[in-house]
Amino acid sequence: MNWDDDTDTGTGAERLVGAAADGEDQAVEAALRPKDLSEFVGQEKVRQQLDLVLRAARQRGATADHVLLSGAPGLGKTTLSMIIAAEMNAPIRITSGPAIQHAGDLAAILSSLQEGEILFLDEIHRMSRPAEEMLYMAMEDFRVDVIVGKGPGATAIPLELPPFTLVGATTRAGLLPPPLRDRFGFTAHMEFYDPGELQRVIHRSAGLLDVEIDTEGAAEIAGRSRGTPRIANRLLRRVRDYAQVRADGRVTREIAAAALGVYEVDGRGLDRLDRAVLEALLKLFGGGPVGLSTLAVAVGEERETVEEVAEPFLVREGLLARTPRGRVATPAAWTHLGLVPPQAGGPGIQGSGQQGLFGA
Ligand SMILES: Nc1ncnc2c1ncn2[C@@H]1O[C@H](COP(=O)(O)OP(=O)(O)OP(=O)(O)O)[C@@H](O)[C@H]1O
Repeated sequence: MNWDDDTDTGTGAERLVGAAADGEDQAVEAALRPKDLSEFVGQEKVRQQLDLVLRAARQRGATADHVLLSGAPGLGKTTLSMIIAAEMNAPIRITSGPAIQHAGDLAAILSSLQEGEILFLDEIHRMSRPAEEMLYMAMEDFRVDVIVGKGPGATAIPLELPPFTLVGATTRAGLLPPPLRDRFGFTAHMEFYDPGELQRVIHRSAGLLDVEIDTEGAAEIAGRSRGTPRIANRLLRRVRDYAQVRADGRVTREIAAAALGVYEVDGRGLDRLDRAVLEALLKLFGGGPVGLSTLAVAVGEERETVEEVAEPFLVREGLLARTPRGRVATPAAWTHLGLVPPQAGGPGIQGSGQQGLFGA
């Protein structure tokens, strides 16, 4: 599944409900990051499995196996890598696939690692091919061949590396070549969080930010956070501003709903763009099917913006379907916007696609 829904597009990165980190997130996230596994909310399976992997390595006095974390942006991959380092009492080096374009870049990093160090490689699927091939050997044999010179005179100088743990993170596990995937001893797939878990994230962050919030206030924010802790924390900060300026600083359900209403994030976490796409699909095209380009023109956005920024969440929420004949609204989309779907066999452009697919 493509989770890079809003990492590459300008519009996406600026959205209040975008999952990619913006400048403000980066500044405050460090303060909100859980420091150990017991503080890390949700992802029960991943936590249990990782706890076993790390305990066993500690008992053996060895470095932990390489770990691959896959999942959408903002679900806690960077946080988990830091927790792994803390649990192993090891230093951590953080880099990313796009930053390693030449094998030499990787060799420089690997050769300067300390024994037991955690190397966090974010967006590992975006590393260059030669670097990737160097990584295979480094992961398996803790050795790299550094090529010196060019052409027939080039020689490979073997370089021993200290044992280290690679923590790779990717939003696109399917894009990793099998030889790379197979070299990870443990692969964790991070799921979207349920509203109860997000509520716990929000209460925890509110405590750290010194924000007074009641259970219903946290539930209101959680319901609009698209299953993503990063978004939950960002919405909490906007609600805090509103509570401070327009009320007495306490966050209740009413305050949270009013604040997020100002920012056009609706009760299900859809923002202005998501709603514009749905509204066009329902009101102009009777629920579809309609082609992506036509839909994009109707909302005044680029095709890519509709496809990569708005649609992934609408599909995930079961509000929109991509079919060979075009985009189609589901019955839930009509309900969400408070509209009545056209009757079967009724007049107008409404009809066939939606009814054929969903029998509405
Ligand atoms: N399980 C969790 N419990 C509490 N807070 C969490 C949890 N997961 C993530 N967070 C919070 O969400 C924010 C984003 O998390 P993080 O940076 O680890 O996400 P990520 O998956 O690495 O994102 P990206 O793919 O964009 O790098 C952090 O501030 C972190 O504190």
